[in-house]
Amino acid sequence: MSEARELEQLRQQIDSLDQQIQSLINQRARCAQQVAEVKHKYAQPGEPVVFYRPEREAQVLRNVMARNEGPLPNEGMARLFREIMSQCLALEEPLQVAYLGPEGTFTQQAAVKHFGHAVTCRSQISIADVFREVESGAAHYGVVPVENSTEGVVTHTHDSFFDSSLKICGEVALRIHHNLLVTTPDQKVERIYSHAQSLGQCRRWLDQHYPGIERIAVSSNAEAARRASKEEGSAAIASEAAAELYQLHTQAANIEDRPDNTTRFLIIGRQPTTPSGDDKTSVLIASRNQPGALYQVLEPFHKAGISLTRIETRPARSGTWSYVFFIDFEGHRDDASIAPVMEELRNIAVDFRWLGSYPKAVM
Ligand SMILES: C=C(O[C@@H]1C=C(C(=O)O)C=C[C@H]1O)C(=O)O
Repeated sequence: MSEARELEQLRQQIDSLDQQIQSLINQRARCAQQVAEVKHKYAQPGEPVVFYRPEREAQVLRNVMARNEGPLPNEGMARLFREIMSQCLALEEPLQVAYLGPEGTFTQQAAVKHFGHAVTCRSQISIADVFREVESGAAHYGVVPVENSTEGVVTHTHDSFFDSSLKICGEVALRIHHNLLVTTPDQKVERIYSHAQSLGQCRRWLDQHYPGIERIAVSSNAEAARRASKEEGSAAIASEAAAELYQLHTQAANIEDRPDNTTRFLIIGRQPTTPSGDDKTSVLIASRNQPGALYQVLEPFHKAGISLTRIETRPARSGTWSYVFFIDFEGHRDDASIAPVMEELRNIAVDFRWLGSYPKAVM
C-alpha cells in the first residue's frame, strides 16, 4: 500500500471521529442551555442568577484528569475540556472578568487559564480597581495575584480584602517564566523596567548580566514592555505574551532565579461557592497584641486536625489590634469539621472575616 493510501485511510477515521466529537460537544452545549433554564427557574426573586459554578467546574476537570487514559497528557486533556466548558458557560451567560493589566500580564494569562477563552477579560490598572469592578457589578469576577514562590505575598491584594465584601471563589497557579525584552537584538541597555516582584525574582540574573544598570519598578510587567517598546535604551522583564503584544525581541529567556517560580492568583466574586469535595478556605483574623496571640489563633486548627496551607501577617490598620493573620486551610466552611473551628475563631478574635471557601486549583 502507498503512503498516500495509508494516510487516506487514517484521515477517514479521524474525519469520522471528528464528526462524532463535534456532535457530542453540541449535545453537551444543549444540556448546558437546559441547565441555564433550571438556574433561572429556581433563582431567588430579586437575586441575580449565578451561572458560573466553580465547584462543579473543578469536579468536571478532576474527573477528566482521573479517567484520562492518554496518549494526551492529563493537563492537555483538562485544557481541552476547560475550553469546552468555557464555551458552554458562555451560552448560559457571557462572563466579564476583570484582571490586573494592561494586556500581556501574567494575571491575564491566569484569567484565561482559569476561565477559558470564551470570557471577556477587562484590564484594570491596579488591584484595587479589579476589586472595584467586581464590587460595582461591572465585572462578574476578578483575578488578582496573591503570592509568588520567590518573592512572597502581594500585599496590595491582602490589604484590599480589609475594605471589601468580595469572596474568594477560586485559585489558579501559573509557572512564571521571565524574559528580558528589547526592541533590537543586542541593543545598549540603560534601564530595565518590570514589576517590583519580577525584578526581585530575577535579582541574581540581573546582578550577573546587568550589574549597575538602573532597575525601575512599574505597575506591571506589561507596562514595562510598553515602555521598553517606546523608550530608546530601555529593556523590560516580561512574558512572551508581552513580547508579542509590543513587538519586542527576547534577548534572554527564562531569567528567573528559581526554576520553580510560580505565582498564585485568586478569583474574586460576589457569591460564595458550595463544597466541591477538595476545597480550601481563607480567613482573616485580628488578635490583640498579647503573649501567645498566634498560639491562641492556631490552637483551634490543631485541635481539629485541620491542615494549614498558608499563614501571612499584615500590619494592623488601627491601634485596636496589632496582628492581622491571613490563613488558608484545607476544607470548606460548610464541612462538618470546619464549622466549629470557625465559631471558636470568631469568639477569640478581635475581628474575624471569612474570605471564601473554594475549590483547590485543578490545573
Ligand atoms: C453546565 C453548568 O453550568 C456551567 C458550565 C459547566 C460545564 O460546562 O460543565 C459547569 C459549571 C458551570 O460553570 C452547570 O452548572 O452544571
